[in-house]
Amino acid sequence: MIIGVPTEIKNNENRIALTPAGAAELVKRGHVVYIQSGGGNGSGFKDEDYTEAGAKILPTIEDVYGIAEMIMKVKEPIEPEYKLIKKNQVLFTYFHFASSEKLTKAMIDNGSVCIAYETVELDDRSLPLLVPMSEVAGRMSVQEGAKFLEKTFGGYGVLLGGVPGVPPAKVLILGGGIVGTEAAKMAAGLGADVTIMDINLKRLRYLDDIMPANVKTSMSNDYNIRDYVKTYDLIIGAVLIPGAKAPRLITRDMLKTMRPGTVMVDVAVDQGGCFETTKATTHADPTFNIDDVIHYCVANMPGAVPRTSTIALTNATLPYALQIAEKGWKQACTNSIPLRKGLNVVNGKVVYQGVAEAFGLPFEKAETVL
Ligand SMILES: NC(=O)C1=CN([C@@H]2O[C@H](COP(=O)(O)OP(=O)(O)OC[C@H]3O[C@@H](n4cnc5c(N)ncnc54)[C@H](O)[C@@H]3O)[C@@H](O)[C@H]2O)C=CC1
Ligand SMILES: CC(=O)C(=O)O
Ligand SMILES: [Mg+2]
Repeated sequence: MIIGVPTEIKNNENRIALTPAGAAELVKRGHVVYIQSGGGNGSGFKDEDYTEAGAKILPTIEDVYGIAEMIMKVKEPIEPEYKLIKKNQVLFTYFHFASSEKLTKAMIDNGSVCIAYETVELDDRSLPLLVPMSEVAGRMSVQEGAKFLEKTFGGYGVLLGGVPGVPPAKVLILGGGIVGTEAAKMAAGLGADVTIMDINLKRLRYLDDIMPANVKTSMSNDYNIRDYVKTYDLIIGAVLIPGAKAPRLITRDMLKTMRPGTVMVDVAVDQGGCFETTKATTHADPTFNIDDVIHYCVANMPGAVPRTSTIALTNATLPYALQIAEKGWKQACTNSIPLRKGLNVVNGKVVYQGVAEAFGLPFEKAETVL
């Protein structure tokens, strides 16, 4: 198969979809890999690293989209890329369709085959291609939150761990999945007083077993959230209903009950966000302020640590890319249930229920397009 890897053009997105090691593996199996010149620079990979691995370099994004049967990307295509995508071209990347009707309609109109990293799902319901970036974003959410709690950034002016004689800051984490767990580990390691909320009692039991003593668990419901937000310094949104729009757990009226300088990091922003006041921001201008509550809502947090993230992402995506390259998307998705669950929009049809529901579009089972 001919695989194309363009340079990411989203704001401050320095990841690339494939490391030289990943390219080498695809080439070794007989595939042709084209990398857009300079695409790896942000992650510390030079064009020569790719050519030494057997990949070929193309000068422009148009060249890459023009030649590839499968495009491997990191972030969803953004508007300048829409016109470059061809009918039947396989796009293997994060899409987060439920948060963008415009993107969904554009991919319906162009007849491409959209396999979304974030909905590839194993039998145990885990999301193997979301996990590595959730690990990164979860860990980052605490370092970003800690920074914006500093007074010069508009925060309340508390140190997460406190010091002897001064109590630590309080960190509330909504959702105890991958992002929430990694955030809790980081915040707890810094000495904060941490609470994780989830609706899954079995998950809360597990977290209670493995977490250190400065992490408590609590049931997620409107009553508890309303009560807790009044006294917490850092609130991290980390919920997910796979493929669907995130539930709005913190409503606008709750902001007035918070302390001025409270920081809220909505990691779930890529699925529309779990705070009513969330609007996607970029690394160039990551925060905004409503009712003296600082909102950090960057939809591509791992893009800020591209070296770590690019390697972590390729580690997870490569086995699936190899299946698609070797068998073609139809056979690969016929053979593999996890990969079939990644199908979201195929040849003009929405084949993922959460996406169809988000925009009231007709839904067809993925099996009908295989
Ligand atoms: N902004 C960014 O750069 C990034 C964002 N993400 C996003 O972070 C979000 C979380 O991802 P993961 O941790 O991997 O998901 P996950 O599936 O591992 O965990 C989600 C958790 O949310 C819980 N949950 C669902 N509804 C809830 C509610 N009403 N209250 C409390 N908990 C609830 C679930 O029970 C589950 O434990 C996703 O939207 C994901 O796309 C992930 C990576 C990067
Ligand atoms: C998961 C995601 O949206 C990201 O890594 O940017
Ligand atoms: Mg207030």
